[in-house]
Amino acid sequence: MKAITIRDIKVFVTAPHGNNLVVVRVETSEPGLYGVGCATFTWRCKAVVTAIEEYLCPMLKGRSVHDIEDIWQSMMGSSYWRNGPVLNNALSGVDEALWDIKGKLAGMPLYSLFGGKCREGIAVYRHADGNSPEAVEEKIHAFMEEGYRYIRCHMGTYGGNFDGSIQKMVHPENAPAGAYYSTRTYMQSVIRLFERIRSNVGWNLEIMHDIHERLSLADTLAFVKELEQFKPFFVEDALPPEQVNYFEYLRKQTTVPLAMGELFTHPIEWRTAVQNQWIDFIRCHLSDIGGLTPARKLAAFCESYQVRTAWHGPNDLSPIGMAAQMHLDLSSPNFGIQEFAGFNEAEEEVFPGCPFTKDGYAYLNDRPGIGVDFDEKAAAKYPPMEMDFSWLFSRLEDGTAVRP
Ligand SMILES: O=C(O)[C@@H](O)[C@H](O)[C@H](O)CO
Ligand SMILES: [Mg+2]
Repeated sequence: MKAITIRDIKVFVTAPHGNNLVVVRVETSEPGLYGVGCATFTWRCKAVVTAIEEYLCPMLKGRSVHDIEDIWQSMMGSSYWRNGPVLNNALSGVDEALWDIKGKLAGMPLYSLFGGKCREGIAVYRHADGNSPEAVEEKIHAFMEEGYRYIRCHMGTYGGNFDGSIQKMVHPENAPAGAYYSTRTYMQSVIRLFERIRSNVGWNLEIMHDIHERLSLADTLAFVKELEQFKPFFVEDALPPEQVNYFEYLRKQTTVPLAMGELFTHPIEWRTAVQNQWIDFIRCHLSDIGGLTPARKLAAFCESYQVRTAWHGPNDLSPIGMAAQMHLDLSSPNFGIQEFAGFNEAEEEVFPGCPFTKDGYAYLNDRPGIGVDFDEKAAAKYPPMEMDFSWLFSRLEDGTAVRP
């Protein structure tokens, strides 16, 4: 096998869709051969850039591009203290780029290198929210007309934070700014919304909901049990990672399928929940767990417990990261569903080869590697932006901060 080494590693931040996306390009000793990977931790993107430029790049220059596993282990071990979203995202950018290179060398799309297709298309779910049940229903119909059959349904944003005229709250004097919500109003509004969907739209649609770690343990249990009657496809992120053991009680008391994991960054967070079959779907964010190398192992680990994959797919993920996980979707026997937020024209310009959807299924192109490229010149038209953190400052009516 021809010796090919890492010549340089470059990092780019671009915001074609309202989020700072972090892209890594691993350049090799072979003229014209490079790989791209996703390292998007949108809320701390500068820290990820520093970790790659200042630490990973100097350490990896000259290493063989063939040795993905050992490079991953070296990156992980070299900081002694490890895991966490900043370092994992830095690892992911390099790791996915190395897989992209391996696919290009093999002349195969990654799904083929991973064992081949288990299905031709990737069933995706979309997200419908609005400030009134009518508005949500309208969005559901629009998605259904486009052929989507799985829709995550929300009143307002996370925590049911919607139009103040509906949700009346009394805050203490001098209460700080924040994304205030009332747990009771939130739960009631979703239950009413689900009732309406089942009576107006019917049962020929899979619906889901993301609790987004906004409820107390007891409220979570009561809420999930109320949702049972509407037979959701799953309820997502019912508990924060710190409370993962409470899934044992949820599991025992409800038939609602449970999906969990976009905030996971450490294998300990998922191991017990999967081994005990407390959850039905694993939905980690690939770059937050360190890229394709750990995600392949996680998917295989889940397979033996009949836990299916539902990888995290919001807008704060580059099309490179989306395609990377879609190669797993195609080649994992235990694929369940893929979250998909769609791409705008600017993203399609910056990332030639984006996955696309038709009749509710996503498809990848057949190019070798990840199959999505990065156009540096086009990216420069969409420079990094100041991020608005305000929706992350969740507060209860009395001003108490709530951590998602
Ligand atoms: O599952 C989802 O798409 C959401 O939980 C978002 O990813 C989260 O609000 C951060 O972007
Ligand atoms: Mg979520």
